[in-house]
Amino acid sequence: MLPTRLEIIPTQGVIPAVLAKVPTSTTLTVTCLPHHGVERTMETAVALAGHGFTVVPHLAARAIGSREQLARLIRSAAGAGIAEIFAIGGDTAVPAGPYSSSESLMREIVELSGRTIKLGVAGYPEGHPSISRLQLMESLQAKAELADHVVTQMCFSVPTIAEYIAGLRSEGVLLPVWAGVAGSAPRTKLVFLATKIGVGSSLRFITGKGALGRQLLSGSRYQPGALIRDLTSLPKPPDGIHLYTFNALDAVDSRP
Ligand SMILES: NC(=O)C1=CN([C@@H]2O[C@H](COP(=O)(O)OP(=O)(O)OC[C@H]3O[C@@H](n4cnc5c(N)ncnc54)[C@H](O)[C@@H]3O)[C@@H](O)[C@H]2O)C=CC1
Ligand SMILES: Nc1nc(=O)c2c([nH]1)NC[C@@H]1CN(c3ccc(C(=O)N[C@@H](CCC(=O)O)C(=O)O)cc3)CN21
Repeated sequence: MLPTRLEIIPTQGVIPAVLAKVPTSTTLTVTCLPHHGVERTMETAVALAGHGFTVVPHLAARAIGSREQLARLIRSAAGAGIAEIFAIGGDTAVPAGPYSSSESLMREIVELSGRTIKLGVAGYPEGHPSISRLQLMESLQAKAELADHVVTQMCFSVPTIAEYIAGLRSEGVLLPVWAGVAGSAPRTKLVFLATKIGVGSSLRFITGKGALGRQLLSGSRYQPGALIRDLTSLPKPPDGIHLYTFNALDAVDSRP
């Protein structure tokens, strides 16, 4: 069985929900959305670390206002025993401060923390709506020396994920890859979110005529079990599963 991490959204009430439903042996990652800001992510991460979870806050480069703010965030993380951060560019249209991409954020984190903090970066098996594949690969190659692993954008296709991992290897990116998988969610919500975050091909995949599309349309709730099983059986499986829970923690099959 592949190691699994759960991504949660720092909404009101998420901490009691996690405490009630998720064992503390689980690694949680806390997303960072433009309308929430980075402070909320870090406060939630610090609180959960205080309850004994291993926590990975996401920091969105474009949402950080200043170097001082970043230094404070890093100090809070270190003070709570947080040893890893997921570095992402972020969906904020205009950068709030000096960091416009995850690479510049990572360079600063390394400078401020002296490489004591592990860093995760995003991977895009189906590309990105506004960044070319070449640019994504070049930026990933530039970040690889600072990163500890790649977490992929959610994807519903096993061959696409397998080809993506093989493609990284052939381009010299040897980092561990965690496959981003949507957790159990109402199909309508997944379609809405996939549109919002720009997972175009995945959206076609889950609404289209393929086997998985039919499977998704056949029930009102998507379940990731079959996808996870098939990823696990690949000749070269991903290093882990990153489950986007959408805070539907009741539906999470909590595995270590
Ligand atoms: N995969 C995930 O979990 C998440 C993805 N995102 C989205 O992914 C974007 C990229 O984030 P990272 O992978 O950290 O990339 P990044 O910040 O490392 O940027 C990759 C490359 O694309 C350029 N770039 C960034 N945003 C662009 C845009 N909107 N239009 C054109 N070029 C752009 C950068 O200058 C860089 O060369 C975010 O800005 C956001 O839209 C946001 C949150 C989570
Ligand atoms: N472009 C992009 N931005 C992201 O923030 C993002 C990605 N891609 N890819 C992977 C994950 C998945 N993400 C998300 C983003 C939003 C919800 C979500 O449920 N949004 C609710 C609002 C939540 C709230 O603010 O209370 C929604 O209804 O949009 C879930 C996962 C974050 N990540």
